[in-house]
Amino acid sequence: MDLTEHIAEHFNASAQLKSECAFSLAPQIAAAIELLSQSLLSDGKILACGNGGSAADAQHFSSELINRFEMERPGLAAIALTTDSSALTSIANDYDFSVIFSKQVTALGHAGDVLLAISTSGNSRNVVEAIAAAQQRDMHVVALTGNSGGLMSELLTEDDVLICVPSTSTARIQEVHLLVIHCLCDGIDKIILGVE
Ligand SMILES: O=C(CO)[C@@H](O)[C@H](O)[C@H](O)[C@H](O)COP(=O)(O)O
Ligand SMILES: [Zn+2]
Repeated sequence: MDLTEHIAEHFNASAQLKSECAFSLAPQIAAAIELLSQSLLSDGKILACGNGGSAADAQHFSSELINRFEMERPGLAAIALTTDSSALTSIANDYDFSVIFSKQVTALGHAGDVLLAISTSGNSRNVVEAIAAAQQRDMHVVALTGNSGGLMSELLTEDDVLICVPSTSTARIQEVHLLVIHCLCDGIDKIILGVE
C-alpha cells in the first residue's frame, strides 16, 4: 500500500467536494447566516447538537460564537447541547438516548431561537427529535446534513434552512461541515459588526 498516494487521494477528494459546494451550497449558507444573525440581534440564542464528529462540530461552533471567531466582538449566545454529561446521562438513563437533545431544547429553547442540527446521515434519531422539539417551541432550524438530507430534511419547513452536502462519505461530509461552520461564523460576525 502506498500511503502517500492514499493521503493525496483524501486531500484531492476533500478539495474537489469543497469546490463543488462553494457554488451549490453558497445560497443556503447565506440564508443560514441571515437566519442566525437575525435571531442573535433579536436577543435569541443558538442551540447546537450532533453525535460523534458532529458533537465536536456543535461545540466548535458554539465556542466560536460565545468567545470569538476572527474579529473582536461581544460574545454571542450559543449553547452546545452535547456537553452537560449529567443532563445527557440522566436523560438517556431515565428516558432514552433518542431524547437527549430534544429534552434540552424543550427546557432551554424559546420562540425566535435557532437550532443548529448536525448529522451526516440526516437520520440520527436524537437529532431528528431535537428538530421536532424546536418546531414545537416555534424555533427555526438550520440543518447541516449529507446523504440527501435523510429524515431531517423531511421535517423542515420553508422557514428553516437545509445545508446538505452532496456526498455519502461521513468523513468528507464532516470536512465540508467544518468549512460551512466557519462561513457561518464569518458571516454572523460581518452582519453583527456591520462590516461590508
Ligand atoms: O466522526 C465520525 C466518523 O468520521 C463518527 O464519530 C460519527 O460522527 C458518528 O458515527 C456519528 O454517530 C454519526 O452520526 P450522524 O452523522 O449520522 O448523525
Ligand atoms: Zn474554528
